[in-house]
Amino acid sequence: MTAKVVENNGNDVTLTHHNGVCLSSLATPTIAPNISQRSTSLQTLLSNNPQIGWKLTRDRDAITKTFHFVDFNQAWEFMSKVAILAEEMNHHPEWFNVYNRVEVTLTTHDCDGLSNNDVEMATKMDEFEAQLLSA
Ligand SMILES: C[C@H](O)[C@H](O)[C@H]1CNC2=NC(N)=NC(=O)C2=N1
Repeated sequence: MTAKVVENNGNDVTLTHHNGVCLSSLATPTIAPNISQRSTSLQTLLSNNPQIGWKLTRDRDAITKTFHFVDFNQAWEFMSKVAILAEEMNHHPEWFNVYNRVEVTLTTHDCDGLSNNDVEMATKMDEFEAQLLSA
């Protein structure tokens, strides 16, 4: 996504912004948050379907989910897949792992809240989870 920033000398410059679309009303105006898209983008993840299970966090504009795997090895396999994805996307989760449990929080620092990058990463994480648990 790009936001147009006009320099004070009058020349237009285009600010390419982390190629995601901010969904947070907290985002700074220069990156033109697309909050009208917010509910559409989040509705699948936040549905009551227990198979999905993402929730909005209380204290900030973020989503969170706890993944449970068979054992530590599978949890680590999941985290390894996500680590590769994070580097590809240049978008990194906040996470905590103990044995077979991985607690994940996704938000976008550049937006001071959620962006489409979080939606994309959460969706991919759910795909990795399904692949691993059905193996
Ligand atoms: C400098 C680096 O490109 C930026 O900090 C990237 C890296 N990973 C990131 N991850 C997340 N979750 N939010 C960001 O805004 C972000 N920005």
